[in-house]
Amino acid sequence: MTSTPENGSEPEVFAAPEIADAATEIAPLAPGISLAEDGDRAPVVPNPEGVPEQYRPYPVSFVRRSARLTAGQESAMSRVGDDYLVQVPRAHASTSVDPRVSIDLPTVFGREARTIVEIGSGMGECVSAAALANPDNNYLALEVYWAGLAQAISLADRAGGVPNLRLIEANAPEILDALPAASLDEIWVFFPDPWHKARHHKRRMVQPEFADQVARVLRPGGIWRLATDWEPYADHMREVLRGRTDLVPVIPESDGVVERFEGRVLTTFEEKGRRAGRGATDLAYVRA
Ligand SMILES: C[S@@+](CC[C@H](N)C(=O)[O-])C[C@H]1O[C@@H](n2cnc3c(N)ncnc32)[C@H](O)[C@@H]1O
Repeated sequence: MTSTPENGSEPEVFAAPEIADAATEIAPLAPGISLAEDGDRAPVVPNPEGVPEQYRPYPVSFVRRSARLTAGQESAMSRVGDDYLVQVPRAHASTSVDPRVSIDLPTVFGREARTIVEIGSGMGECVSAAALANPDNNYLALEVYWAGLAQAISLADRAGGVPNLRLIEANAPEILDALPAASLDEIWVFFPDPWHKARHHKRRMVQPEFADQVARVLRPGGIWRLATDWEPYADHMREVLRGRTDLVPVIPESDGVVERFEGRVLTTFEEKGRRAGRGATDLAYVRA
């Protein structure tokens, strides 16, 4: 048996050549994806199971959940998954991005248009509804939860196809680093995992370094929208952003707080919070 990240077994010394070749095959890069140097490509690994996330020297904002798909998700993924999923070369972990990657969005979408990125799109309810309602915009969803990506694809498929939607299975900050500066019109971060315990706060996605990454990829006038139903996380987000001169509240003197964004549909996640008595805080900042 040939060694794979899934089975973790020792490589077989006398593996049949065609099996060894298949295991080390380097997939061609998807349109719009390029690497800084040619020649020395990392293999593209679409979705290997069981690859630990501990390769990164910093805490990540997620723990990987089961990738078990429903029959409907499985079917949508196998029939039309390739229309939506953008494969990127990995570094180590299955959700990592080779640091040499750069992403050309007009090529990925096949057109120039206002581009909105949703980070942590969950089951894809919000981004697929927005893409359907606004066919003139491009929407890119970044998510590490495979079943969530599959559900987004299933929703798009059931809607008859959503050509202005793309998804990437990856740790979102690594994708931001692969995008050109000033290439996005909006970034959405709705209900990021709150990491309640103080010792886990370092895993919260919204941190000063993440705000730097957002500021780099938003065009001047671009908007960063956030929402959370965990009041201490809303406070934390405002603290991270307070006093920045590159990302300023959309409503001056508001400390970031805005009315509910009308483009943010009620997701199952938010609904569950509502039933538990939690209301959402919406924040919005503009790239100066
Ligand atoms: C609490 S859920 C909210 C989902 C969705 N935004 C909603 O409102 O229903 C947070 C999502 O963020 C995803 N997530 C967390 N950290 C991430 C990261 N670094 N990159 C990509 N997705 C991430 C999780 O997998 C999860 O699906």
